[in-house]
Amino acid sequence: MQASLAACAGPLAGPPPARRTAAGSSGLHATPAAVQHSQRASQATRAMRGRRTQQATAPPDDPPQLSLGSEAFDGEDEWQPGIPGSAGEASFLDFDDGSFDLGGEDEDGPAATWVTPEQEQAALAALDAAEAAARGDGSDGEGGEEGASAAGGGKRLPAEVRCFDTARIYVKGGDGGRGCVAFRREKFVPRGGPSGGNGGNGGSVVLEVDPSLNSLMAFRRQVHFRADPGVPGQGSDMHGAAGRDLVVKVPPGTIVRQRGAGEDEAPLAELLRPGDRLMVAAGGRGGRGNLAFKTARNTAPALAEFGEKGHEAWLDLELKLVADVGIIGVPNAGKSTLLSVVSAAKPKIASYPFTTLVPNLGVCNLDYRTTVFADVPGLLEGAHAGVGLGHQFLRHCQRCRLLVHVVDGTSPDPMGDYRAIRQELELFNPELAAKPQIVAYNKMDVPDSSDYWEDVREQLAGEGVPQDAVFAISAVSGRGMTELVRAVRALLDTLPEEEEAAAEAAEGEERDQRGAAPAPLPGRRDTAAKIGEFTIEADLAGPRVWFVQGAAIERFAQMTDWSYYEAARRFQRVLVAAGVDAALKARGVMDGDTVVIGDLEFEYSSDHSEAGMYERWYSERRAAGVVGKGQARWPHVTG
Ligand SMILES: Nc1nc2c(ncn2[C@@H]2O[C@H](COP(=O)(O)OP(=O)(O)OP(=O)(O)O)[C@@H](O)[C@H]2O)c(=O)[nH]1
Ligand SMILES: [Mg+2]
Repeated sequence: MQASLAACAGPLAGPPPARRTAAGSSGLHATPAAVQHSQRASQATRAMRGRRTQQATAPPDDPPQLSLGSEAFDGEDEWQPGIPGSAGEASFLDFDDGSFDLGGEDEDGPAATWVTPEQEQAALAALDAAEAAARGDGSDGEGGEEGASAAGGGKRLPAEVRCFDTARIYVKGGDGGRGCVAFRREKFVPRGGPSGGNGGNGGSVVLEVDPSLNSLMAFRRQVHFRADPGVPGQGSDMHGAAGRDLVVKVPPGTIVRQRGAGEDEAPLAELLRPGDRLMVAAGGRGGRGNLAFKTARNTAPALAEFGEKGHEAWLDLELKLVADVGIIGVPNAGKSTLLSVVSAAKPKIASYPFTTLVPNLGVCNLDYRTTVFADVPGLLEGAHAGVGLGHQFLRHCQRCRLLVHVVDGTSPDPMGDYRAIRQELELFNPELAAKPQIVAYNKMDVPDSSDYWEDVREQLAGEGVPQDAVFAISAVSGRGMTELVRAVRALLDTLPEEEEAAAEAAEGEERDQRGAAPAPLPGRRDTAAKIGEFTIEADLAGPRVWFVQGAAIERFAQMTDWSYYEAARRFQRVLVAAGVDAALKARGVMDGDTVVIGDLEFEYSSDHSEAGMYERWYSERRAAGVVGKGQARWPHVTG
């Protein structure tokens, strides 16, 4: 703080502009700096902004970040979804010593060659070390940026995957239109009175669930979303039109967080069902025109307001798919094939591991019931340490009510695979492992696997899997599929409806939106703020600077149009009425001190007489090269 303020010591220490003093009460007056938002103002303001780190005032040139893993994707080390064998040595499953290789060359043989336990331990230890190192780097640098996704594992993920389920976007509501100062001039209508209309409100940015989407990939192309500003008011009592809201479509299951908020912090909202909406950046209110300022005592007001600035925020979006059933299993087990058979989805199917990089959704219609299946990428032993694609994508199964565990019958050790996956589930999230599951022993059309079926069934029973939750299927031929889906449906029917919980959560959210205690949304306009609620901080070490902070007072300062003397005068009066002036005096403010309110900077003066205020305003307008509008209209200014 000291350092940042010291940076503006030079400009602030410059000679104060000429001022008149006269006996009277106190007041702040707007300097040209205030009107033009000079370098000085922005420096001091920025210094202040530095303190208020919680505010969503990130510079708009902030680079957008899309990430899933803990590491930034730098493009050099691009991941290749290579076919092991065909891609030579460059398989992503290879470790440096080449010990971990999922061979796929062998057409008829089993697809996986597992490493010895010692080799595996060594590989895992190396990965752990790499991960720890990566985390250490992250905390040295921009801790907030990295922290949210530090659990991403040591592997570099393909950009496709990383962009699929997290995104960072910038939203900004439209600014309000400015009000107009106009007077009715018409033949035979002497003193027609004020007729300047209000500016229109700015549009808001709204997130809305679109059920046809299933990824956040679109936010790779567009990161910034700005709603339309309000149209300025015009003469002849014409109010400006409001800006249109900008509706940003997100997939069901999107979680909205403040930028940099940790995964364990409560999100701003979860958008689950089609049509769910969340306003994330409110548009600014339109400024009032002079018609609105007409009173019995001042029938010809010559002032109008600027529109309020629209709110802006950076948001982190995270997607957790909403599906009834999650299909899990080792790579190449036939998960995508299963999805393609039970639903109309057409996922990519191929005989190499990690064909699926991004979860697929499919809707299954059987017996007039619909069930949504999600097919996620294959899991490997050690996924928690980043082996294969890691296990971060398992989050998409967290909202599933049931898991279908596909076991590859052609694997050399189906039971070993089964146990490894169970362990990975447990490591990822014990709640996920506790979800009801159905085991589908796949590829029964291959003689090899049908021979082992009885054996596997017994072993599964030994593991405590109930007999009626184990099915032998052949996804390719369709054998056993109907029974499987019926069993899934029957089991789902016995489970409590998760929608109830979701509905309750949504209700609570609505209550927040309406209720007295609004959720701390970055984009929401703080309409409850009172002008008398402010805090004052002082920095008197170098040039004397006072910072007055308060949502309402800052908004008021921003909306004051300094080109009208009446507006400047109104500002002074409000400061006095709100107690800002008295509070500053109590703290020992002196003439010539700088007072910062929001983005504006003022010079303090204890002269509060009408003449003094007008003189100062006029000389500053002249100094700024702007001829004051209506400066000849002040017969009451006696000087
Ligand atoms: N013979 C036989 N082959 C099958 C069966 N089901 C799937 N396959 C084959 O197994 C291979 C892998 O199938 P996928 O559905 O892509 O496997 P996956 O589990 O989605 O694999 P990843 O997406 O890589 O994790 C493909 O070549 C399929 O044709 C089956 O029931 N019988
Ligand atoms: Mg697949």
